[in-house]
Amino acid sequence: EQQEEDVLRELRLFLRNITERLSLDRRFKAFTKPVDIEEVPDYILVIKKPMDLSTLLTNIDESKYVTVGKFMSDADLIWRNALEYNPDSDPMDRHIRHRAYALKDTIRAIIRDELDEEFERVCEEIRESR
Ligand SMILES: CC(=O)c1csc(NC(=O)C2C[NH2+]C2)n1
Repeated sequence: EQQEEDVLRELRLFLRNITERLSLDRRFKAFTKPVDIEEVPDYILVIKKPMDLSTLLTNIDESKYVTVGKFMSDADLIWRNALEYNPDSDPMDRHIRHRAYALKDTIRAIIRDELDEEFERVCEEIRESR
């Protein structure tokens, strides 16, 4: 009912705010757009489910996330994919892995500091009721 739509609207605002802040952080430039298949043709051979910050934003706008947990699963794909695609010891791989770990830690710190656990519980109730 209307109260549920109010909660889901507040969730979208919360998730959009986080995603936009991450997109503005220069450390995460490589994660802002889908990897270009022309430039990196082997990427989708290695990475089964590509994800990036602009796709997260589109998913939010399309009401794909009813809980913060579902958003976190896709957000975690961004840095997990980067670790998987860049495993080597060469400096470029190490560089992008450091940024992947920085993204992981930044997402978790924001959620820990800014997500009200009661709000997430209400979102879980809505998910279970659907
Ligand atoms: C988004 C992402 O994970 C990404 C974009 S380019 C890249 N890696 C390289 O360009 C080479 C360094 N060793 C492969 N990783």
